[in-house]
Amino acid sequence: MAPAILTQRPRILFLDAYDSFSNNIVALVEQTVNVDVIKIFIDDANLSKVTTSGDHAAFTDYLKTFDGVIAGPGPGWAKCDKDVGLMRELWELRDEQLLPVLGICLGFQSMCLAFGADIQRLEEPKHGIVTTVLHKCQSIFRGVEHLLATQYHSLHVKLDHPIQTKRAVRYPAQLWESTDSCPQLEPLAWDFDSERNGAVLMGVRHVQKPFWGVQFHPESVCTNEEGKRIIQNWWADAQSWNRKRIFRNVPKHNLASKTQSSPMTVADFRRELDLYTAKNQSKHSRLGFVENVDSKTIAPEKLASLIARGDGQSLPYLPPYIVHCRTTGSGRLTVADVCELLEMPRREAIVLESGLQSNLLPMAVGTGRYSIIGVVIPGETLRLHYYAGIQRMQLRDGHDKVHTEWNVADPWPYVREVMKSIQRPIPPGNSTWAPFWGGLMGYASYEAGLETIDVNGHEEASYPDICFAYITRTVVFDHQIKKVYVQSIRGIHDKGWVDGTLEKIYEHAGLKSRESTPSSTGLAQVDPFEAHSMMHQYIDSCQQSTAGQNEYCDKVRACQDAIADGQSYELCLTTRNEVRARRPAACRISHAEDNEHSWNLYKRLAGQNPAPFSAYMRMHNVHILSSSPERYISWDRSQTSQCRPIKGTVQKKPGVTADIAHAILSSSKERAENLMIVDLTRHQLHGVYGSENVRVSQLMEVEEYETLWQLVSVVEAVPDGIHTAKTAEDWENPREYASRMRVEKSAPQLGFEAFVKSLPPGSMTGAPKKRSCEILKDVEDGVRRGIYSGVLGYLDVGGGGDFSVVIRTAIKIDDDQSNDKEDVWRIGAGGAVTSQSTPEGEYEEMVAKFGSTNRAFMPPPAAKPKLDRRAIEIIEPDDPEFAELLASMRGGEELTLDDAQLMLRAVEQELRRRAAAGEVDDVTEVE
Ligand SMILES: C=C(O[C@@H]1C=C(C(=O)O)C=C[C@H]1O)C(=O)O
Ligand SMILES: NC(=O)CC[C@H](N)C(=O)O
Repeated sequence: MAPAILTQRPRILFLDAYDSFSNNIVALVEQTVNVDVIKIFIDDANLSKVTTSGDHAAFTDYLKTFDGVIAGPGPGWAKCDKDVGLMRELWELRDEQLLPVLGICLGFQSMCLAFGADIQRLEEPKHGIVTTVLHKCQSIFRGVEHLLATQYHSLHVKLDHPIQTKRAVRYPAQLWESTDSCPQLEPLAWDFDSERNGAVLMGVRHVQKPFWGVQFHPESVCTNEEGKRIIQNWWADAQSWNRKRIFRNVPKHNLASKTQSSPMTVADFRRELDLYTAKNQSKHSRLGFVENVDSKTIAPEKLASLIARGDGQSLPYLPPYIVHCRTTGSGRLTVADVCELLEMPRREAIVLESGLQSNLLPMAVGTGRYSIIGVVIPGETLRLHYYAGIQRMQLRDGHDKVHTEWNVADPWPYVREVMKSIQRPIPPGNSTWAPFWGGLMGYASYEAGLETIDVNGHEEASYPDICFAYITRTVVFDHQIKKVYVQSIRGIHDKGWVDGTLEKIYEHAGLKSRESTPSSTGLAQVDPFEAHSMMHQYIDSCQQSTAGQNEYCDKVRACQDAIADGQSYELCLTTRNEVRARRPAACRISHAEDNEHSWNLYKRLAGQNPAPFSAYMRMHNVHILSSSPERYISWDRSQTSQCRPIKGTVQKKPGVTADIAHAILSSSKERAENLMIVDLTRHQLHGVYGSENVRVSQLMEVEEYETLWQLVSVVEAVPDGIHTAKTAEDWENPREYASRMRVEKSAPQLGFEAFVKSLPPGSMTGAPKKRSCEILKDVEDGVRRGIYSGVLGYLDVGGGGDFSVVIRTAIKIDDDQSNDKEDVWRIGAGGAVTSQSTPEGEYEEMVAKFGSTNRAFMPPPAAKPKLDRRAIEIIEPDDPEFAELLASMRGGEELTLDDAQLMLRAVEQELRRRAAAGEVDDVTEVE
């Protein structure tokens, strides 16, 4: 507990222009100087009110409660009132109202504009680029040494300085002289990094007023330590100005609702601010209701109770008990084996799978250790749906029938309340370290995410935008120690199921271990005998359609135009590709067949493109086959969070060696792309975990996947006082925080808050997030991204959670199928566009990402096809060419794809002939 503070700490107001780095600045300031920072948006409804005489009285009154202001960065132009909002008022304060201001980037540009400068486009925008800043060693730069600072700007300040107009000065000291057009602005720093941009102004101070500003971003993770010194200097100068001022007639610190005797902590202010924001957002009330709710509206608590305790009729009574769990070795059993053993493929199912190497070991430490099978119990498993746009929420019973539906402005308070009511802070009676005991499993779409940042107006979708199932029975694989947990949160009452399932798994594992060669998934090597199957014909019928190159390149250019105009720093452009296939007759008549077919497609995908966040989900009208490499966010039961944003992609192709891939991914283009998302992710975690508790534990490391190399960073957030993971292994290792004490003491639901507040995933939007999403909506012609670009995973009753970013994923929606003879699989793909991108390069990258998923819809690659020995034995080929091939195959030699196909056709014919002649019962007998 912090000791009581007798006097209140100084307060700094942060004006947030809807940037995605704001909380990093707040964190930097709170870490560097002894102040509390209070953040408001530049268009705060109450403070933006203007009196009849044109005064911003509410704002100027509010300012009196502060000791300084930071005008932050943001998208757009200082010339545009909407982009800077209240910032503009700062520069017009009367002398007696003045207070010290630091402008950063947009805030700096706004200040310079107010005092005579012009704002213009840079020739070459700089986003996520680290440059050396030349400075005067004076004012806020005093004592600053070699300053390396991250730039995020497309626009810059023109003072009409000789170095800007003539690209030269007469003598060095002239660099620091004011110009005729801006006599009050004294240059403090310049950047000469780019030949094309010439000298770019990086810092100024106002010669009379307490205003300072910098163009670069002192808070970026890649700005060196000197960034801190600038903040210290500014605050020292601000305080000394405050001390000298003679006016200042209004007592400050009257904002808080707390009594003076209890000091306010940072957390208090955050809460205060949250309440304040909630009050001001008329549409989003605390409970999330819209004004015209329908009569069936229910409170979050009521929903939570229905889910946990049922209704005595169609909803079962299922309060979570202590987790009941038994374990056994997994041996060579695969996740697919267990799913099939539990007869899941023909029904609804949710499986989160860590792709494995061929030796069945995890592909990656830190992300690939566990796989989770959520058992959907027919007739019983409850589901929660939310439809964005129409903002409708539904509780569905085990038969997928709507039990209750109601309108909400914000679905997340409901999910939060449900998790609260089913939460079991008490660890299981018999030890299970599995990261998931039971709880909600499912997804949230991109559009559901957009609503959390007030980007609205989506067309209604035929599938739920949020879909969670309440999972009470699970099988969890720990691939590292080859162990399976069979768990039920229905406690000892469910002993029968746990015992029975364990028994089945145990027996099957025994069987499997007596079989031969291990293989990481059921179909890692595609069985050529698919040739006879429904699958073969299906794959043969697949027709791929991707965005046209010209059209896509035009969209890349549109993104780059928006970036050049200062509206965004980076935009993750995506497009919707499709695979159409003839729907097998069996799937038309039987849902079970159709489900199983999706499952088989998933096995192909998981086998061909193993990924740490593979997932199969078959719920309601949704079929999801995912091979995502990217973690959105996970948090353990002590609420330590981890995000693993990916940005930077190199396709594997002939001539691109690992060295070349590393070289490309070390280029400034790829690193800039990644850096922006790292800073964005830090911002989001800072907003929930507070200033002291976020760190980047891995900055831009290259990870190798089946078809691509990716640049991956890791950002972690830790609640106060919890020990942190130090290595990747550490992250997924069972630690002492599963103990009763630890769990009960930890901050409740911090991870969940970070999960909701970081939607939609920043790596799918770009930065600044809100403006970028608005631009992307336009550029992507308002087409819904849907589940692609959303997140998929679980919320655990023990308090943890883990979600992937839904990419490299094929999605089929039953009701969307144009006719019942055709399946339409949508495979979204895209990539981050920056000012350094080339349209053709971006197109190639999109196609490569699409290709990694599309492999599941393509005939098997030419790699070493093998024939089932039984098949070879029943064939007596009379075709000499075939005989020769067969002989060569028996000798163990490799076959080309053409050879193999030729052979397979011959085998197929032979089998047909035999079936027709009654020599075998049925073609499938030998499959
Ligand atoms: C947009 C996609 O991927 C995203 C974009 C990436 C990039 O720009 O390098 C990398 C991973 C994802 O965050 C996709 O796979 O469709
Ligand atoms: N980071 C910022 O504040 C950017 C400011 C402005 N939109 C620019 O691009 O120059």
